[in-house]
Amino acid sequence: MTSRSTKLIAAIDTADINQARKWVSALEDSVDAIKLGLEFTYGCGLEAVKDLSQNQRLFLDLKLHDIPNTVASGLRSLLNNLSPELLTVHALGGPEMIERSREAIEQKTSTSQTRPKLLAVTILTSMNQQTLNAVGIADTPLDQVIRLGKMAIKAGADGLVCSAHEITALRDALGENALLVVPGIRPKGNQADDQQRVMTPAQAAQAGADWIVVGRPITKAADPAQAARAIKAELQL
Ligand SMILES: O=C(O)c1cc(=O)[nH]c(=O)n1[C@@H]1O[C@H](COP(=O)(O)O)[C@@H](O)[C@H]1O
Repeated sequence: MTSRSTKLIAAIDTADINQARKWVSALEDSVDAIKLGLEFTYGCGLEAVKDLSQNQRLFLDLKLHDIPNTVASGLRSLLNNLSPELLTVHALGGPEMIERSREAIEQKTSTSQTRPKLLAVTILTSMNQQTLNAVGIADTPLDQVIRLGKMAIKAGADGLVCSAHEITALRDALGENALLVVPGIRPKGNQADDQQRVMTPAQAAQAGADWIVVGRPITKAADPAQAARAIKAELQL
């Protein structure tokens, strides 16, 4: 059991601005932050990201993955207009891509601003041993997450996106300071959908997640705010 308090991020995965507004306003008091990702950003644009996150802590999840120069330039363009609290690049881009991302973020953050935290996505929670094998990786998801996690933190990432299954081993390898942001969360009774490495909110909190990310179990619920409150209650157990 850890004394860390685990916070809840709602993934606002829709390309419909009106639907997104409804969810964000319904969830205002029951989640700690919102995540806007590919679907919302491509569907509604960066101005809508800015607009929707005005009164919310923002995790902007665009999972950048390209050559170091392109990712660093992309981040500089992005941060001209937005100041998310958390943002993502893929760890598989390698150490130089992560170093250059960190430099770009630091360059773009003025002294009065809080610097956005750079998260490296390790192995997607939709992947299991079979999918890893299919992309030519023979290691277990756990070993691969630990390898990528150590590399990413050394290269300048503030934290990682991982599944709850890897939290304990990552804490042993990296200590308490690495920020661990954990999707693949399913409260009991919810279907896994396309997620493979799944745990409940309580299990992720007990393992030591800093943040959990929950999408469909909240947004597809009959009462999203109630579903979010139930998850928050589970985090306190
Ligand atoms: O970076 C992420 O947030 C992410 C990484 C990962 O490995 N797995 C993962 O599911 N996510 C995101 O977390 C959210 C999970 O949504 P649900 O499966 O609906 O709870 C989605 O917005 C995914 O894009």
